[in-house]
Amino acid sequence: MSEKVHKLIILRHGESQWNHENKFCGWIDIPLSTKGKGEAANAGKLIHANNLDPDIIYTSKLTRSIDTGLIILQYLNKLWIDHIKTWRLNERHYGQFQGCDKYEVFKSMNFDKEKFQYIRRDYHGTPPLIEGNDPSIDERYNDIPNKDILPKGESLEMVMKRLIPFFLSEIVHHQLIQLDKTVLIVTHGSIVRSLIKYLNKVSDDDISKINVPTGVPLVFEINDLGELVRDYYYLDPELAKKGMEKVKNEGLKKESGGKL
Ligand SMILES: O=C(O)[C@@H](CO)OP(=O)(O)O
Repeated sequence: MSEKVHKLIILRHGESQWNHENKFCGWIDIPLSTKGKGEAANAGKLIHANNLDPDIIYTSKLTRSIDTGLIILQYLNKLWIDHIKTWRLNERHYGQFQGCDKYEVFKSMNFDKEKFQYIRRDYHGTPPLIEGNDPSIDERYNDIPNKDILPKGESLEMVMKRLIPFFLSEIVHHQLIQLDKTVLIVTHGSIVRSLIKYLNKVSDDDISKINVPTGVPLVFEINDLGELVRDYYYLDPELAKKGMEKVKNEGLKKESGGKL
């Protein structure tokens, strides 16, 4: 008997205004840029062209992920499907770097590329934590009784601790396997990296080389045991490759990005 294959479609939101301006974003709620909205529509087109048909959508609590999801659903004519928003799919909290220009941070590290990329991409790299009041924690998190569980700055390792148990029980075992739903997750770069690391068993060292483009859906095919049955794939590999290169080099040059 052939094994059942469950499809999980996942993508990083379209370009945000601060991706465009080259600033660390994290949990700050920055909207999509004009280009980002176009990328979201293109993601809808790719999902449709590949005959993928999501039954439920998960996004983070941040507008850039929610908006990307809604643009995709609008394209698919499926705005009516269930939509779950959770902080567990939020971007990595960038601590005191949130709102800072990436090049200025690089400069403050005396242009030490290794140090800068360590914070951005190493599994253990942690930004300086926020001390005291965190302006990125607002009323959208009021439903969380114990605010102490919310981060003040995270490494990828910390992101995986708050993400993977939720991902496995709620998304993989409940939605994909038990209910046999096709799930669409619209989220952020560090969350996509975490899921690639977990499902593809990428080592702590190798994950630093993986960058995620904005707005290009990738697909995980998963069996009833929650394991990958084939390597994950981007729906537009060429576009993904270009996007990865761009993300990898962010902050290393002074960009001319600015208001749209
Ligand atoms: O600013 C951020 O929150 C992230 C993603 O946009 O940046 P980086 O890719 O440098 O980790």
